[in-house]
Amino acid sequence: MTAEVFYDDDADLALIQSKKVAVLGYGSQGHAHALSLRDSGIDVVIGLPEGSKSRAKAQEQGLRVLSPAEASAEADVIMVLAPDTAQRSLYADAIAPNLTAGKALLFGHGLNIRYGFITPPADVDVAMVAPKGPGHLVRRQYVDGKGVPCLVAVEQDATGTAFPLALAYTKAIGGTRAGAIRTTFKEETETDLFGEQAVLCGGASALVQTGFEVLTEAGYAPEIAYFECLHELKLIVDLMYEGGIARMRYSVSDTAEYGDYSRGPRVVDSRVKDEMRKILSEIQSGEFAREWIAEDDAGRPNFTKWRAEGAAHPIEETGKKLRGMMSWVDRPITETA
Ligand SMILES: NC(=O)C1=CN([C@@H]2O[C@H](COP(=O)(O)OP(=O)(O)OC[C@H]3O[C@@H](n4cnc5c(N)ncnc54)[C@H](OP(=O)(O)O)[C@@H]3O)[C@@H](O)[C@H]2O)C=CC1
Ligand SMILES: CC[C@](O)(C(C)=O)C(=O)O
Ligand SMILES: [Mg+2]
Ligand SMILES: [Mg+2]
Repeated sequence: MTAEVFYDDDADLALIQSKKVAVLGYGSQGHAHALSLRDSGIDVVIGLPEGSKSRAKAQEQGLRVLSPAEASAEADVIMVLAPDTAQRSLYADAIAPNLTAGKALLFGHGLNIRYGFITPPADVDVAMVAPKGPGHLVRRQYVDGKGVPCLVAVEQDATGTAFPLALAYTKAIGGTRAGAIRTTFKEETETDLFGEQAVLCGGASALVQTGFEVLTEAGYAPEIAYFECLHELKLIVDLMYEGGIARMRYSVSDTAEYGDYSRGPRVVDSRVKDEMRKILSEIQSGEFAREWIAEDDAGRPNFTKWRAEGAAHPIEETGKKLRGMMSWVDRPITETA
């Protein structure tokens, strides 16, 4: 089935400009949505708990900050951009008591709706605007006059205008400059989790670290291993981004292209593909979501250990030293792009 893709001319900004929007959370996605909504002429208020360290950042950016409950009470449109693991209790404590008929409840990712951790009442719109990129780049692209593609979905259309409203929101954060694809909460949630686990984050990090380990354990210089397995990956992926795998293969040497065809499938072989299928089935059954919520409820013991191990991997120390010599590479991640 061909996807329906919407661009700027398909979206009516006035639909969201006439609403008050509460953005709950001011992290990677929250700051990007809030600042770009404001710059698109929308009345936006931020909802953050007392004591949240994000409060100062939002206020420094000139945004009005209230508690999540106060912001939800004021708003017509409530965008939930707190961590996925915090959304259940945020919804129960702050949003639900203020979710009156006709309001719109929006998400940046479908996990809590897809797996039933949140069940909104039937008289509100429930929709999603999910950028297909990290929040800091969502903001940077908006500021640069570009945009990150977004997935847009409607779970519940109480007003009959949920989709055009979500599309207007997407336009306000730059998404329809690049393309907004209509989907469902189920499809977004399952493909997003699969992508980040098997390819974009899990797969790519493991590939880079393992390549670095093989070269350094064989006695090659860590600096050379870093450039080969991490730094140059961006340059190769840039070519894929611009013109697909075919353009990358056009630009590399025939020697590299032959190595690609003959060796790549030995690295990502049928065992890896079977494991990817297993990962997908854990996502589809809800096993992954239940595991992650339980890990968070238990205080994140594995997450904390794995984060520390990742930060201590030798590739990080080598990279820090080398990036220090390339002022144009270590572009800081900021709230202003
Ligand atoms: N990161 C990304 O680029 C992407 C994220 N998404 C989705 O966007 C959503 C937000 O993720 P992300 O931006 O990564 O989150 P972050 O972890 O970057 O930021 C979370 C923000 O929520 C605040 N927060 C924490 N608890 C609460 C609460 N109870 N009520 C209100 N605010 C709270 C945090 O404040 P404090 O400073 O106090 O911690 C912080 O400002 C998730 O659904 C995620 O799946 C979708 C696409 C990409
Ligand atoms: C790839 C990770 C992501 O899904 C994203 C930036 O799109 C996320 O959840 O952060
Ligand atoms: Mg994603
Ligand atoms: Mg994700």
